[in-house]
Amino acid sequence: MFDFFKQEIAEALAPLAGLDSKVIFDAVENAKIAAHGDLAVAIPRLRLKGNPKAIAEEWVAKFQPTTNVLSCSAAGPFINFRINRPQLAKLVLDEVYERKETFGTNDSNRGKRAIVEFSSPNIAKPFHAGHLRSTIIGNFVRNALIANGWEVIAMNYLGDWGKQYGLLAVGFERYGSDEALAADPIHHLYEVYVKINRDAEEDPAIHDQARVYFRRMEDGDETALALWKRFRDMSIEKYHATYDRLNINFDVYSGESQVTYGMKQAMDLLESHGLVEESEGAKIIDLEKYKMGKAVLQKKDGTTLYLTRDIGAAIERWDKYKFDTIFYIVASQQDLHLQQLFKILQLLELPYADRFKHINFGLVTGMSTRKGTAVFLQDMLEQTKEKMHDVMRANEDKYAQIEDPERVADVVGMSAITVQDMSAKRIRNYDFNWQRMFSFEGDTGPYLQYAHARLCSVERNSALTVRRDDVDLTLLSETAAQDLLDHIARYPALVASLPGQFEPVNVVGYAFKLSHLVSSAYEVLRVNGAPADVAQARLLLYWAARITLGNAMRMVGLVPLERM
Ligand SMILES: NC(=[NH2+])NCCC[C@H](N)C(=O)O
Repeated sequence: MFDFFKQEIAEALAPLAGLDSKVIFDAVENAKIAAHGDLAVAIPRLRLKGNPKAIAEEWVAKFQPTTNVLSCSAAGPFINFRINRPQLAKLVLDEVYERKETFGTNDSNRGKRAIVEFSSPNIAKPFHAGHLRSTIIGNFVRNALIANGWEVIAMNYLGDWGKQYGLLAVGFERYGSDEALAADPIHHLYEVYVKINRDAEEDPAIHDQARVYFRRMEDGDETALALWKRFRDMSIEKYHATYDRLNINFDVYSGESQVTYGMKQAMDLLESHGLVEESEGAKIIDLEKYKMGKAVLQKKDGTTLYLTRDIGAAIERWDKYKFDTIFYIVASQQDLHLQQLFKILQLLELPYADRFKHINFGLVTGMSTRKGTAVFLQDMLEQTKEKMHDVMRANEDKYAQIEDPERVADVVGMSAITVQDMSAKRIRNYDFNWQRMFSFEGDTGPYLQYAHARLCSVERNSALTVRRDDVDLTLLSETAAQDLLDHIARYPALVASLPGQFEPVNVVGYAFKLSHLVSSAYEVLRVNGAPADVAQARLLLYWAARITLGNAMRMVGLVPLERM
């Protein structure tokens, strides 16, 4: 949005500097102190000969004002510029008015395709905090890419294969119940899994049975596979419901079990590149040279491993989707695993090997429930909703006005979890804190929802309707209005900056700042009671803030509420 003004500044300075306007354009930044100007150029950034301070003064003396860049002044090695504020207001508000829900997005990556692999829980094991983070962050990565014009395939890569499924089958013969499975597959399978693991500690022969069972699965034995397939299908169905609740959906449910020819192809390639070594009957790859240790590719009974399946999956994904980039949203505990995977793809000289990216994140601590250590997503969402519902009930008057309190509690609860997760850089560990997460004060999910709902109420409570035609934007002259406009104007640049770092905290931080600016504006910029033309201009400004806040919230996966 500021580009328009930057361009004029660049063109005005180019002849004075004897530089290409492009070089100057890149050096224009936001002025550090608002009282000094709107935009600024730091002369040292241009790397010219001579004294920056003298240059600044010389150029200021020669500068010819334009319709959009009104004046400038030198401050040490800086030149500060004043821009035509009503013109900025017009550009911003026209754009928001025209684009609404798409305001901020761009199509600069049109034609590029990405796969975002995220969530990826393991069937029959708890969906733990790591999976929750992968789900929330992965959904954001997907949205950020789409907002920059990418075509995105959202993929869930289920942990649905491996010796532990042999163990689970053996356990099911002892402890399984079809009824319990149908009623609640995720809890029941976990229960069976825990029991059989306990048994196996006493009786190691169970592990042999499990190995034999898994061997049968790998050999394609129909009976062995039928049971496993039931577990898988029922679990996916349950996951579906939970993801719906989180407002997340996947284009593809793949999984370790779905990898087929890619593994054989990978093993052949590894062999022909001389990368495979024998070690006590197993096949391994030595990556010590790269400080990545040694990795097992095939066990001595011939069965595959997590890593082997990932190599095979990578090859098959390429064959099927021909992506420009693939993002793996996986906890930093698996940094080594992904380094090994990506290194192996390079060593195989696959021409697409540089298209693989790992987006990692830190641990969550303190997230155990009353029942024990394992936290199931479903349970956690229930608990969150109940707690949120309690908080809401505390305010009886307000509570009475909410149409569907259950749903609102659920949505606000999700926002609480999401925002807590995104309150610091991805890589940071954080402590799961129920208290802080639900607070309406401070930078929390409920606060953002409240800010959005309040903006909606400004529109509801005004007798006017939002319009753009014949609105006098010069009436938005107060500092509070200008600060708000500036911040709205920065949203498109924020969106454009997301790919690369993929830090959701940048969007959440933006949304908080926007909410704070709106809240300061309420104190000085009233709509009701102001003269009609002023009220109309302010209403448009609040409306634009509401659209932008909603867009930022959706970017991080929140569902903006109109009332709460
Ligand atoms: N391609 C991958 N390895 N993705 C990550 C899968 C995560 C794995 N299912 C786990 O829970 O640990």
